[in-house]
Amino acid sequence: MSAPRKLFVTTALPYANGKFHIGHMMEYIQADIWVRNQRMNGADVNFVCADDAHGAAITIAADKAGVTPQAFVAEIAAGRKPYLDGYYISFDNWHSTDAPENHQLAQDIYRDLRANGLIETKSVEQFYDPEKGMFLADRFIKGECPNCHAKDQYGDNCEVCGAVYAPTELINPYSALSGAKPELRSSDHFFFKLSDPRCEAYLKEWTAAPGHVQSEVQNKIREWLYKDDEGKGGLGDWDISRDAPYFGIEIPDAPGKYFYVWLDAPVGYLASLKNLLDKRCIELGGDGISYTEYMADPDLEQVHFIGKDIITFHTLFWPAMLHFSGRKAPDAVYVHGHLTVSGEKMSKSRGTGIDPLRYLSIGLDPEWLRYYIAAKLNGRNEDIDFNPEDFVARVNSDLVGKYINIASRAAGFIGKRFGGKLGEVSADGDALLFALRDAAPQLHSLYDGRDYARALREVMALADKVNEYVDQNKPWELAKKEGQEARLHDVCTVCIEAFRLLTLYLKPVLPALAANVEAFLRIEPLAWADAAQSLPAGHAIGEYKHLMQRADAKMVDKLFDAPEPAPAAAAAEESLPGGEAIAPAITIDDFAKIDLRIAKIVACEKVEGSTKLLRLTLDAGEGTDPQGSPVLRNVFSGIASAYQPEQLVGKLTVLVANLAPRKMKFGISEGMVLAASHGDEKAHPGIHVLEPWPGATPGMRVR
Ligand SMILES: Nc1ncnc2c1ncn2[C@@H]1O[C@H](COP(=O)(O)OP(=O)(O)OP(=O)(O)O)[C@@H](O)[C@H]1O
Ligand SMILES: [Zn+2]
Repeated sequence: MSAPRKLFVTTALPYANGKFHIGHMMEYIQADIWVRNQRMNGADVNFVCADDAHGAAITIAADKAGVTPQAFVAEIAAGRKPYLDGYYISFDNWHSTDAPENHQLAQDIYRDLRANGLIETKSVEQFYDPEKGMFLADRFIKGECPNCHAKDQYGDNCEVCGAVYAPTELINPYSALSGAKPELRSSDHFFFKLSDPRCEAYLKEWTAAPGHVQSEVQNKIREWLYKDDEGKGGLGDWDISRDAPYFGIEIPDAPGKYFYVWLDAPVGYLASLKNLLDKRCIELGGDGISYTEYMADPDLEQVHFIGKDIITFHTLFWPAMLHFSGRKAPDAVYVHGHLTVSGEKMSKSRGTGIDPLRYLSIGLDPEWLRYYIAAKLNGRNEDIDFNPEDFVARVNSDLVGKYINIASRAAGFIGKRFGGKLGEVSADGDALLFALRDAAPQLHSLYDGRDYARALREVMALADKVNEYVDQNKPWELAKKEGQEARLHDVCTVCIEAFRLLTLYLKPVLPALAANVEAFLRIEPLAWADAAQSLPAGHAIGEYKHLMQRADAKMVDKLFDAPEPAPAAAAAEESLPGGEAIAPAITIDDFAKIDLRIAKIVACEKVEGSTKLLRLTLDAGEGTDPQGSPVLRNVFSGIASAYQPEQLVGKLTVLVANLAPRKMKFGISEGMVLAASHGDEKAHPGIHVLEPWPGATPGMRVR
């Protein structure tokens, strides 16, 4: 077995715009198994992650929710723990890319790149939303695909034909935020000069070095990195800046310019590590190791687990950023494919996929999922599928049928007949145990190579051998025969020792179960070195309690009967008008109860302390008060994300005039103005206030 290693391990930072789905759990489970395997071999591991907090998408989501981006991200972050604890993910630290360490590190890295001549400014023409007063990220520009002419495609690629283009190539582009026609404006952007020959040479070397990336990933990288026969292609410079307003990290010496979120996101790995080491230094006083010292250790290996969608950032931009700023580059970037559910791609907006917390609340065992996922992961960049029937069959046949069964068949006799003590093992049992022990180095290295599928196949093959031994020796028959006491003790001892070894081999995948087995066997936490010894004769084990339930298909079914939205409604969502079903029928009399009036917006202002609301002052033609001033209404409306106050002043709109006044935090709202929006605001942003055709005047009733 290899010497203990010193490892800094990360998973990709999840974007803090939503909760975890089961795909995230797959990545954490993959990395966690790897880390546990190393720890069981004596490795010194720091395993960290963080929320990826910055960028336009979070700003917009926060805006919609009516909170600051910081508050939005904090709420998402506060919800992470039940997932991580629930699936036994053994992170040492969870941090945020908006933390001070990350601001500092990102700015330092930038300064070092600049000093190394790798930062350049170029003027860039980009779409600007004149209504929102901001430059638009590609995903906030929509229009007709220049290739296949599909409507409503995003600014970077077409979901219909797959074409990739610049947003400026879209036909009839519009802002997805306000619907406005975007204008091309130019602005200075900062670029990381990846086209510099130094970068090209370094990345060719880094990506080709053994162990850095998987071979199938290397092939992908070649497409981006190498020029074609005509000298075209190759790496272009990378635009790393965004103009204010932007939720991110300020670029040093460039007021109003921020790092593009993908510049500071991977720096978050370092920030989370630094935060962890700093905290330890405080706890340990003088005995802690500083971040700088830790990173300077030539034996340290830096390992990133990521999904296939973020390869470029991690195998090109990130190593180059680190290397050319005089820092340590990653030693390995391990890419996994995506998890699908019953063959379907998961999507937050469509509500497919499995909610990991729901899985737990139904009472499904998190270690079933760990095992099932592990049994499908082979270390290559390939997608894997969660199939409910397969899941139940796999868990029941392997874990319960093959593995747990071994203990349940032997433990009772040890307890009842031999005072809980193990006995001597004879030659045939020894031979079996020898074969089991012999597998340890290979299993450790299969886990190290992330071929968990193969590791678990090997473990189950060993379990099969043990079960054959049990079936040949039939302890339940031995127990009934006169004079077979010693043989019964021997056979049951072999079973318990085999079970101990199998538990050790499954421990990276099943840590909680292993802890229960350790308590049952009354042994210290199992590590790889424990494969070499066996429990001595006379060792007393504890009482056997049921270790694992069988998976029940009916329980698993519950994962899929989503109460809201109903499955049929979810599937039909695409065809629903404006994203929601028409409400139940009402009579004309019901409608007549609602008094809608034309109102003029005479004043409009932002509401301090709210990013969501605008304060409207409306004239609904209600005459004058005794002092002779017009009767006006104060209405708060949640349209601040869509309009600047000055756009609304002087316009006519429709007011619900007989709505009971409502006391709000900022004052009393005396009515409501009408506006249109899609049922799924996340997927279809935009709020559109109603405006009557010319000729309508304040006070007119709408019917
Ligand atoms: N279905 C999936 N299976 C496995 N890993 C996934 C899946 N979806 C995302 N990931 C991985 O999760 C990590 C964090 O990604 P992120 O939080 O951006 O998730 P996302 O679902 O892709 O988010 P978004 O849809 O908002 O872009 C990445 O490594 C990504 O590859
Ligand atoms: Zn297209």
